Amino acid sequence: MGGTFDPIHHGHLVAASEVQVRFDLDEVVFVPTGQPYQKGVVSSAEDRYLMTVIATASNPRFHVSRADIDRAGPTYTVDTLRDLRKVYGPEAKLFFITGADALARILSWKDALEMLSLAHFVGVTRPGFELSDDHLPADSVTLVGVPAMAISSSDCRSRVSAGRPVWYLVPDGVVQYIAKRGLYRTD
Ligand SMILES: Nc1ncnc2c1ncn2[C@@H]1O[C@H](COP(=O)(O)OP(=O)(O)OP(=O)(O)O)[C@@H](O)[C@H]1O
Ligand SMILES: O=C(O)c1ccc[n+]([C@@H]2O[C@H](COP(=O)([O-])O)[C@@H](O)[C@H]2O)c1
Repeated sequence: MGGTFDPIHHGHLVAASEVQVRFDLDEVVFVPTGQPYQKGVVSSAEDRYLMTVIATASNPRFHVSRADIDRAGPTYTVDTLRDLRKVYGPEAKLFFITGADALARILSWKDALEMLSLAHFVGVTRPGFELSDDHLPADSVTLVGVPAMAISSSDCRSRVSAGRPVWYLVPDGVVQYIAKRGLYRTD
C-alpha cells in the first residue's frame, strides 16, 4: 500500500487489514512516498516513515518499506513495483492497494498501463468517493468494500493545526509522535 501517510490514520490501517484478510496476503507492505509530486508540501520523509513504523508495529503481517524514500526524484508507482519485485523475487504475487480517490486518477500516473501490468491493483471504498474501474483495463483491478472510515490525513493535519484532538483517528503512538515533533502546528 503506497501513501504519503502525513500522517498515517485508521482509514489506511483498516483498508490494509481488510485486504490482507480478503486475499490471504502473507504481508502488507506500507510504502511511504519519497517525493509525492502530485501533492503540496508534506512533512519530512523520515517523520512520515517513522509514523508508519509506529502505526504498523503491532501487526505481524504489516511491514514498512523505504523503497520510495530512498529512491531519488519524484515517486512513481511504476518504480515502486519494480523495486518491490527485486526484493520479493519473480514468484511473488504483488498487489497494490489504493483508495477510491486515487484509483479514479490512476491513468494520470507515470506509465500507467505498464504499471497496471506489474501488480494486481485493489481499489477500496472510501467515504465521499465513487469506487469504479470502468476506466481501467479488464481484470487489472479488484474492487473491495472496507468499513467506512471518514478520515483523511489533511483533516488530521487541520485538526492538529487548530488545536483539536486526533485521538482515535490515528494510533495513539502517532498522536504522541505528532506532539513530540510538533508536526502540523502553525503557532
Ligand atoms: N479513509 C480512507 N479509506 C480508504 N482508503 C483511504 C483512506 N484514506 C486514504 N486512503 C487511501 O490510502 C492511500 C494513501 O492515502 P494518503 O496517504 O494520501 O492519505 P489521505 O488521507 O488521502 O491524505 P490527504 O488528505 O493528505 O490527501 C490512497 O490510496 C488513499 O486513497
Ligand atoms: O506513479 C505515479 O505517477 C503516481 C502519482 C500519484 C500517486 N501515486 C502513488 O499513489 C499512492 C498514494 O499517493 P498519495 O499522493 O495519494 O498519497 C502513493 O504510493 C503514490 O506514490 C503514484
